[in-house]
This record gives sequence, structure tokens and C-alpha cells, in this order.
Amino acid sequence: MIDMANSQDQQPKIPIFDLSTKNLNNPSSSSDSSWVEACKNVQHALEEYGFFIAKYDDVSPELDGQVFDVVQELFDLPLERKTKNTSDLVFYGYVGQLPHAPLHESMGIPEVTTVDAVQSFTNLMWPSGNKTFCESIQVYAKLVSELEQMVDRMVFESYGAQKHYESHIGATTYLLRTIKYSVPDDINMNMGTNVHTDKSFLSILHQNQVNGLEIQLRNGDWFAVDVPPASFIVMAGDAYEAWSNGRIYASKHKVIMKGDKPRYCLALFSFNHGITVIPEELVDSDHPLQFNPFDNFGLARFYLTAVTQMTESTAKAYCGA
Ligand SMILES: O=C(O)CCC(=O)C(=O)O
Ligand SMILES: [Fe+2]
Repeated sequence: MIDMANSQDQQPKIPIFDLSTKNLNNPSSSSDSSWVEACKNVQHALEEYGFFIAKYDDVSPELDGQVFDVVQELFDLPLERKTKNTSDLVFYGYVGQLPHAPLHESMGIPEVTTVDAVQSFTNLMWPSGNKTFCESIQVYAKLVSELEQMVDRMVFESYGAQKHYESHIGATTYLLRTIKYSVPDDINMNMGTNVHTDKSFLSILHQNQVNGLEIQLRNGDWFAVDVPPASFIVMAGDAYEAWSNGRIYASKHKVIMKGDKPRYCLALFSFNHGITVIPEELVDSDHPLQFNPFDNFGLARFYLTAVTQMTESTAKAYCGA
């Protein structure tokens, strides 16, 4: 841990970890005490707050600038082009022009860590090609998925469940959602994203230095995150809550637009294919099994098609034991 995020007086101090490859001291040795401590800190942050802030300088300042430039270019395309981003899963395709969320526009690139997926998304948006978009998104997605896998590894090791790590990563697929939040005309209409929990294992959020993300803490208080420049929010979703047998906290969060600058966010979500089983290492007499084996995409569909209001925990409602 290198620092604590800026926060108001009574607010908790959200940890900031430097997870840059060069900073992680020989992570192949699980007996290294600084590595073990780093893993415990990550586990604790996800259990206590449901998120933390990561420094990750594998994404260089040049790449950082470039991805926000190309994402802005993407949202500047005509609407009829953007709506070509369709998907049978609602949250995977173009979202925008919503009466209840007029500031929000987003597009999804499924399987973003495969070269073909980014290429075909690029061709759909720019039939005559856009090499800069394609290449910078490919490189960005690869680097940030490596950050995601590092956090998974730390969590799995910390819980003594490392023997399940390889099969977990083998089942993981990444969705990159690019999001634009416009500046509100009316200060009372400032909602960018409504209150929700993510359906992913992890969500890695990266913004263009315009704040807006608010997270509900375990005690019910809302916390407006002041994200330091060039850093990433690592947030746990419902799938991690279930996998961890209820230890990890999937926080409710929302986006509120306050300033006079549009906000762009790159959100990388990890989902698992197939059936996820709660590791036996996380079940004992003090922690009886709380969740049945579950289908991560089934969980996402369940949430989206639920006719009722979201219950306290989507994971409990979907696959609670
Ligand atoms: O824009 C953000 O910071 C968060 C977006 C979000 O919560 C989501 O897309 O699930
Ligand atoms: Fe979210």
C-alpha cells in the first residue's frame, strides 16, 4: 500500500495499491512476505469496501492519452453508426438516448482481449478502417486484463484457493464498455448511471480525470471517489461475492455528473463462461455454504430480466443456497 485516497473527514480511507508489474516484488514466490502482505491487503479492501484504487503504470501516459482520444472519436460518430453495436445481451451493445438517463451513452466490445473482436468492432464503426483505434484498444485491453488477472491471483492466493486459479482464468472473458457521460444542462438531471451492482467478477474502471463515481459503503453511506490521475478503480461484482461465499462485497454504485466537462470511462468487466463453483477452501463451519454453483451469464440475464426491483444482493437472489 502506498497511499490513501483523498477523502472527506469522517469518510474511510480507501487504499491505493501500486500493482504496476515493476513494483510487484517477485510475485511468483508465494512465500515472499511483501507479496503475501500485498495479497492480504487486496483481499481486505475487497471485503471491506468492495473496491480499491490501483496505480498501474504498465499503461503508459501516451497510451492513456491515446485511448481517451480514440474513445472520444468513437462517440463523435453518427448515431446510426454507433447503434450498429448490437448484441443479444442487452448490456453488451449500444446503450443511449434513454429518457431516464439522458447523459449516458455506451458501447461494448465483447471478447475484447481477442484480436479479431477489436478488429471487427473497428470495421463496424469505421468501414474504411481506424488503425489507431484498433491498435490502442487492443494494447489497452491486454494490459488491463493482465491487471485483472493479477488481482484475481492475489485474491485466490490470499484465500488459499490458488489451485483453482488456472481454471478460473481459463474460463474468463472480458467485455470492454466505453462510456460517455455528457454535461447536464439541468443540475437536477445529473444522473449518469443509475444505482446498481456489477454482475462481473471484477470491473476495472478508468476515467478521463473527471470524477463522478459514487459508491455505497457497507454502512450505507455514499462515498464520492476522488480518483487520482492515471489510476484505476478495481471493483468487485456479484460473481465475486458468490465465489467468495459472501466474503467479498459487491458495492452498489452510481455516476453523478457535477462539473462542466464530459466524463469518459473505460470499464473492463471480467465474466466467467460455464458454471462457477464456490471453492471448498472458502467453506467451513464458521462459513457455511451460502451460494450454489452458478452461471455468471445467467446471473447477468437474471438481473436484466428481473421484473421486480433489484433485491439486496443479486447473487443471493440468483444462486443463494
Ligand atoms: O463510469 C463509471 O465510473 C462506472 C460505470 C459503471 O458502473 C458500469 O458501467 O457498470
Ligand atoms: Fe457498474
